[in-house]
Amino acid sequence: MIQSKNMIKTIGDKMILKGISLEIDGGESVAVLGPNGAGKSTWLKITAGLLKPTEGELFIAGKSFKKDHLNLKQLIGYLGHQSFLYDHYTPVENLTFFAKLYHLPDPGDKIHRLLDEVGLSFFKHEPVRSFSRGMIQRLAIARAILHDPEILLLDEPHTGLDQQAVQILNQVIQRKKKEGVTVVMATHDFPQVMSVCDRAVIIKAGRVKDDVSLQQKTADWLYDHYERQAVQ
Ligand SMILES: Nc1ncnc2c1ncn2[C@@H]1O[C@H](COP(=O)(O)OP(=O)(O)OP(=O)(O)O)[C@@H](O)[C@H]1O
Repeated sequence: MIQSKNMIKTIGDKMILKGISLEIDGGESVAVLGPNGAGKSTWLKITAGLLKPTEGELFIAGKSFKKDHLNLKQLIGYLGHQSFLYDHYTPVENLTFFAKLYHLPDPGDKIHRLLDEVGLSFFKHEPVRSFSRGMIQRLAIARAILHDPEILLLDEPHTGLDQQAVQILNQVIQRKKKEGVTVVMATHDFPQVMSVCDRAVIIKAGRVKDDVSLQQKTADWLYDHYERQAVQ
């Protein structure tokens, strides 16, 4: 589903990604781990089509992203550090705006269903500027899945969320996994990795350091393994 071939990103004289090669199959759920500054967000942004690589190639569903990026972007839902929401708009207005961008016909019912799922029905006509971080993130996940993407790219989605928001976010992610959506999540949160992902890729200094299955593994095992990689 995702093939990242020798992805290199240079900004100024800094080489942020030094050749990331990764293949992620349809329906996999993969954690991208690594220390601050390792290049996780940069790789996710390139995969979401928000940044161009300096070198390397990206294939989504077997097609070259460079050649077909407008169509392939429709297959991707991205939840990053910025919510991309308009704070003077209400949740309904925000989602209606994004539905138009995705050319969704008659999105009304879907918007109300999604707002219900993320627990924002009561606030759906309130401007987003009055929302807490948790409420914004819940609306941002609804925005990211509005067009039923086949790939969900999540950049530290749990950071700064209260328990209720974490639970709602995880319910949405689990539903998407059951529907066969490919989930890729950059995070520092090991318990969340264990509840969401079946594979972990460790990135260090712009390179893939390790790639492990999480089947039959515990959070303690992952933590020990990660610490061993960090000192090598
Ligand atoms: N636009 C930019 N200009 C210059 N340097 C940048 C830019 N974007 C990222 N970097 C640098 O690239 C490196 C990788 O950043 P990135 O955000 O991808 O790391 P990360 O692994 O996601 O880190 P974190 O866990 O802290 O989010 C960092 O050293 C960062 O300062």
